[in-house]
Amino acid sequence: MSTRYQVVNPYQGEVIGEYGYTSAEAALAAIATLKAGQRMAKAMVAHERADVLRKLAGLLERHGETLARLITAETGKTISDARVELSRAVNTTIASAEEARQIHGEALDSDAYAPSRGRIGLVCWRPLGTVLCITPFNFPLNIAMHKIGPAFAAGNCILFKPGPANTASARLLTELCYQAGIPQDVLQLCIPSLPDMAAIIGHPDIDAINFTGGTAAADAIAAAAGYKKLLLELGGNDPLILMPDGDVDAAVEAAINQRFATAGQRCTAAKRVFLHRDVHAAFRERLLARTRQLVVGDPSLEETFVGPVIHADAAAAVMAGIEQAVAAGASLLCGGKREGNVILPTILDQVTDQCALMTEELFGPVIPLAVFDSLTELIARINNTPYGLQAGVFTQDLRVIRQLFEALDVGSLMANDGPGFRAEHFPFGGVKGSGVGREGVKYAIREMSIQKTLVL
Ligand SMILES: NC(=O)c1ccc[n+]([C@@H]2O[C@H](COP(=O)([O-])OP(=O)(O)OC[C@H]3O[C@@H](n4cnc5c(N)ncnc54)[C@H](O)[C@@H]3O)[C@@H](O)[C@H]2O)c1
Ligand SMILES: O=CCS(=O)(=O)O
Repeated sequence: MSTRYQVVNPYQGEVIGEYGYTSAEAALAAIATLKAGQRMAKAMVAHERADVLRKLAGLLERHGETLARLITAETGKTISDARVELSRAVNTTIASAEEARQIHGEALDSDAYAPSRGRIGLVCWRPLGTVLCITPFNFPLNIAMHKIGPAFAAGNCILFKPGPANTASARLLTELCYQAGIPQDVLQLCIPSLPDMAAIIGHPDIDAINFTGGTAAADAIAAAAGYKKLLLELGGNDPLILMPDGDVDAAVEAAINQRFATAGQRCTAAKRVFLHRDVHAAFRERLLARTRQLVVGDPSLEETFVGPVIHADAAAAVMAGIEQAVAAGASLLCGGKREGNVILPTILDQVTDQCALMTEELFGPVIPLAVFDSLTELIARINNTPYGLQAGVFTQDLRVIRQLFEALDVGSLMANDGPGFRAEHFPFGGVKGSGVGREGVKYAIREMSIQKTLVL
């Protein structure tokens, strides 16, 4: 395997960077540095960690445009979507700063049960040690901060492993972390080649793995990790549901913003749209009209709404999903064409549940429409997927919301919004193949900590 790699702009196709993988020796040296740095990390008290994170938030704001343009160049995310990511990353970092001051446990009374012994149990949160934070291509800043921020807030050391495509933005983020006051002995960046990752994951001085990405990588990580703490944020096949009394225009806007924005490359994208038969035609016509208004193409232009997907293989996979659905009888209402790595926003109608793009995760700007008649039928069809991340339902009927909340295999249900809603401080994560554990700043802090009890 080559020791070097290139980063290619997904839209223009030119090489924007060439780098060397972090060698296995350098990765081991970074792990040793972090092991030694754990003493320094523990010595930083809560208000010091909070102040560093608050300063980092200010640096992210100050360098936001530079970081956004790096993200656009390396991932093809539109500049407007990249700026949204930066504002989200600032929120994540501010929330990490504030939660760093709130890591409190509880005091327990031993005499809650006989015999009386008069002891008090002080349950405290303490850092795990060194956390290997592995991040995906699609949100290189905000997902990195959802790991670095809470891990540092909890008092851990961090080995940060971004995707190779994100080398430039990851290097700048790491430098800003140092400028903010995170010591180099507490945060190290590494980008090894994949064959070297198993030894890093299994290293005894890596205490936990905080991973966001796809199932195949998660399987390999879990196999290499053994009995370590794993926090896995994986794929999604999230539904958007429109009931007969739902707001059609609001549902259309959610579908546009949560499936065509970021070229559909979000774990929480509205990857399946289930329409009650009574509102199918109205939704379809309004979605078509809005889709035809979208600007598609160069992600560096302010007006562009749909840019390219991350690379040619990803584009080919999306086109294969579209072609398979059409071959199975779906109607192609618009799109279905590829120009380089740009997939024209695509709407498919009457898509059968057996199509791959209804049961698996498709990472592209494709909206399959499916019609249902009853809640019982709907629930069974939505749960028929290996994933269970988020769902969104448009209805005014609280009984329907409650019934779906209890019946759907998801981590979160959004009422009158799409599945792509996310607040950085809310618990985030799924069930089944969508992962293990919860991010969302306060929850990630506790996932990357242990409870240590002092009995007095
Ligand atoms: N649940 C979430 O919060 C969330 C958020 C964003 C993306 N995702 C998921 O991530 C996927 C898209 O991102 P991607 O293409 O970057 O995912 P990916 O799994 O290909 O890569 C993710 C990260 O894991 C690394 N990696 C890959 N194979 C590995 C291995 N064997 N050992 C160790 N590390 C390995 C990659 O280098 C990268 O840094 C989609 O499935 C998407 O749903 C989930
Ligand atoms: O890919 C999913 C990340 S987020 O946009 O839902 O936070």
